[in-house]
Amino acid sequence: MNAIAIEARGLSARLGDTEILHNITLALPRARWTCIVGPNGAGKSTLLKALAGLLPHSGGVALLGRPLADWPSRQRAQQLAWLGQNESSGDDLTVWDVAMLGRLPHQAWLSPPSAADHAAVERALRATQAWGWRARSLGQLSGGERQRVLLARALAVEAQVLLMDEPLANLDPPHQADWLDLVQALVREGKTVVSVLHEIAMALHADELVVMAQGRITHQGLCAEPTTHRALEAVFDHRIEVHALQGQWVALPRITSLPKTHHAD
Ligand SMILES: Nc1ncnc2c1ncn2[C@@H]1O[C@H](COP(=O)(O)OP(=O)(O)OP(=O)(O)O)[C@@H](O)[C@H]1O
Repeated sequence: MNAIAIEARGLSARLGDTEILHNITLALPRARWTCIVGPNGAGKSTLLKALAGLLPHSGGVALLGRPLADWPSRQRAQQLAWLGQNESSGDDLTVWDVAMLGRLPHQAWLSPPSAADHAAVERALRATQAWGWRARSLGQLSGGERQRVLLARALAVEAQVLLMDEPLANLDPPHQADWLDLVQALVREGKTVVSVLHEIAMALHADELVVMAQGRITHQGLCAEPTTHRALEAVFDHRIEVHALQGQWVALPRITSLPKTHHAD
């Protein structure tokens, strides 16, 4: 089995007249969670879209050892699930129907959903605790509730590789922790997760970090490695510091003039 889920070689991509990604080469390991981090405008979302084949690019991208362009589109959609940033999805659709959209790559043209499709949608809605809303329309949900339904849609695909752009947007801390548990369970099942995250402390729970700045990768490494922590601090202009706390890594903002009353001691 190929140990690499997604590989990019000499990947460049433009938005309008501007080249945003410059000659990126990287290999994302299979059955691992990799997090892409970096400052605003670094090109993280653009990279994720290019890896998903959603953006024209030069250079090569391979999914599970096979060039993206060589995949029949339906098979590719079965293997690669996508959760985008600020996605619009029909507000009039019910939560159930939105999650069922994730099953489209598995359904024959115009044929009704199978028992397997129903089971996958139920599993996904239960996993994101959205099952109780299945009869409500998407437009009636709050931002965080909506995000959990869109996550369920991505999970319902039951793909080998999941790409998620800011999946924690609008989620409260308990649901962020649930998302973490969910991703770790997916990885234990052998699935590959690649996410763009702004929440650095959450990102440090991943297996590997890809650190980006100005359309390039400045570092790729294990989350537990000191070199990864230093790369992270550097890319954010040393305005954060990574520390170990109770068996986790945390990223604290570096504030030079902390008022005395705010000191924990
Ligand atoms: N249509 C466009 N034409 C030209 N440049 C664009 C276009 N859309 C986005 N950009 C620029 O591309 C760069 C990369 O954007 P991208 O969304 O990939 O960054 P990001 O790292 O995901 O940022 P953020 O953390 O703010 O979400 C940014 O500098 C952005 O201004």
